[in-house]
Amino acid sequence: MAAERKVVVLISGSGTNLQALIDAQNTPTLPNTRISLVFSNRKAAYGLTRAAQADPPIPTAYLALQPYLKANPGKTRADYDAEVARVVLREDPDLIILAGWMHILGEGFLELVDGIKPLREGEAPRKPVPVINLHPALPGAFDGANAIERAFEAFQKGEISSSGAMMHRVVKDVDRGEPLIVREVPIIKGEPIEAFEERLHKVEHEIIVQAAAKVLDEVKPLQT
Ligand SMILES: Nc1nc2c(c(=O)[nH]1)N[C@@H](CN(C=O)c1ccc(C(=O)N[C@@H](CCC(=O)O)C(=O)O)cc1)CN2
Ligand SMILES: NCC(=O)N[C@@H]1O[C@H](COP(=O)([O-])[O-])[C@@H](O)[C@H]1O
Repeated sequence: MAAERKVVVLISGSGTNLQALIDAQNTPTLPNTRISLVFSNRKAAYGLTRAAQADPPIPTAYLALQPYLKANPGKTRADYDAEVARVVLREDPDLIILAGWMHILGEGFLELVDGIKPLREGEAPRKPVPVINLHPALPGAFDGANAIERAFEAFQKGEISSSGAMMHRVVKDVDRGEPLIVREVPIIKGEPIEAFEERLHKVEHEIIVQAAAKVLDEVKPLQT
């Protein structure tokens, strides 16, 4: 029996991309794969409900930056990022997916997840855990937040003829990691942004599963 592949998903919102991953678990598109934790930095994120309502239910965790800093005077954003990494790494995941996770992760997170920094003194060296992110734009086009709205506005100004979505590896520089899957999504003259968004989200739900399968097959291929 092939070893199960474990995934941790980080969210901040509605979780429709998380839902696509939940639905794909142990299907031909994402075989022998289980989401072992959904982590949110927003208490009201509906994605937490999606995880709780999954069958079987998926454990969840919540930790937001500002409440963390208030509860831990003297701690920094880097300490918060390290705490997020510790909670995530406790799952011993094969893959970490940012699915609408709206917090820029600094070295505090990346050094632990990459295995550069030990979780505890004397720890044996750990292999890096791949981190991938869903971004609703084409490589190098609209890095950062609000990419959908910015792309739509650029189209209205005649600056672009289409946009798209991508899955990419996560590095320190936001949205600058190696693209894994890139899909162009046309914008139709005169359409409302909602119509464009609907087409784009459909593509997102496909590429997030495809990218998860691609990276999991790199790190923990299914034994034939
Ligand atoms: N080190 C990295 N961290 C993150 C990446 C990345 O590529 N490298 N991707 C982002 C996801 N993202 C775009 O795809 C993105 C999300 C949020 C922001 C942002 O400006 N966040 C602000 C807070 C905004 C808010 O709380 O609403 C911030 O973190 O201060 C930019 C890009 C996820 N992380
Ligand atoms: N820069 C990151 C970013 O903008 N991510 C975007 O957040 C949404 C999450 O939707 P969901 O919560 O329904 O999955 C998605 O559209 C995703 O591209």
